[in-house]
Amino acid sequence: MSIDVIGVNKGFGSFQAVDDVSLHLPGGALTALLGPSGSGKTTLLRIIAGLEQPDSGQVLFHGEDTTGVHVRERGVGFVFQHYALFRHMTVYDNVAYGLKVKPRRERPGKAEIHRQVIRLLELVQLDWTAQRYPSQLSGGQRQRIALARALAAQPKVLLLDEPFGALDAQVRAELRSWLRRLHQEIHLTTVFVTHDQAEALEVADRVVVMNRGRVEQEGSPQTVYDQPANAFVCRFLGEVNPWPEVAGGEVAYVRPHEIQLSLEPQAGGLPARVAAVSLAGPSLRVELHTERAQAPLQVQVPRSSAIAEALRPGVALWAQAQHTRVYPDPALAVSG
Ligand SMILES: Nc1ncnc2c1ncn2[C@@H]1O[C@H](COP(=O)(O)OP(=O)(O)OP(=O)(O)O)[C@@H](O)[C@H]1O
Repeated sequence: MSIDVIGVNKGFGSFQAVDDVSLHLPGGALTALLGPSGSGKTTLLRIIAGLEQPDSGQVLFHGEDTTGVHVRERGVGFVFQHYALFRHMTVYDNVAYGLKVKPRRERPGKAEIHRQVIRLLELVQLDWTAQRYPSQLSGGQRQRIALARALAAQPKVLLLDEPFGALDAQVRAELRSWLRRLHQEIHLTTVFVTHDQAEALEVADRVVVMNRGRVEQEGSPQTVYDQPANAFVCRFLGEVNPWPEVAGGEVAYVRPHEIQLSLEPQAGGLPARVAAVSLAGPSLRVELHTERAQAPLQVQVPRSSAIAEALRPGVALWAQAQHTRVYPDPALAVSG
């Protein structure tokens, strides 16, 4: 089911939390709403869900206006960051709850409920936890059960608000690839709120980058990462170095892996000195001091590269940007 957001506005007092947002979310896609804290992601998600009314604008599900359609009738499933499972119910009963609360005429019989609960638990790969209580599960397992419970009601749209936000880095990483695989299996239209760019890029088919209530850019993960539309998106999607060689009124950025180092002078290279070297998995992170850049340059060099051996604090070298992205300086931009 596709979702269209058309000219949606939402203010809280004089604060504009969502500012004239229009979006087309294709049916069956997994879309990430990505942005810093306070950029309006959750408010937009709640408007799509029907938990919040926009001041103006419309939300269409499959081309039909949902204004006035109650949350319960919209067919949305939710998972929140702290989605409390019922603590006094087993995992099995938690998932079955999603089926038992359906109106009587839609409610499946007992045998069918059993079949569906088992199927859902298999889908989230936790069928072996059926008789446990939530307190006997890890945080990541609880979120997968929360997802199974949301799916039990057979929603047409799944809305996830920072579902892995409270988990540690390794569990988050596992759940990301798990969610990706799950989505490939069920192809349910899914909207996923996150402030973690790596998470959005890895999990989503489409990324919507938000800032101050507005959409800065939307597109495939590759598009927003490789072709950021503006300085905000460029800085938000991964680490960048401001690069000093630009005209007034413009800013240029270079990603740490897009800087080439050489012990010989290079045309267009910045003379620099190594300040620090540290290990980052298969790469070295090199901090360089240059006269022309204000902040130290952060450079990422594969450990296998020829120059890696020579990189020690104090070594003089040349840094060359292989790819700069140049934008109008946002500090000079006229807002509005
Ligand atoms: N019910 C409310 N009353 C007043 N202000 C609100 C309300 N809900 C949200 N806001 C404000 O609207 C802005 C956007 O909030 P929102 O939760 O949508 O942002 P977000 O991008 O999801 O941020 P976070 O990642 O921190 O949750 C924030 O400044 C927030 O304080």
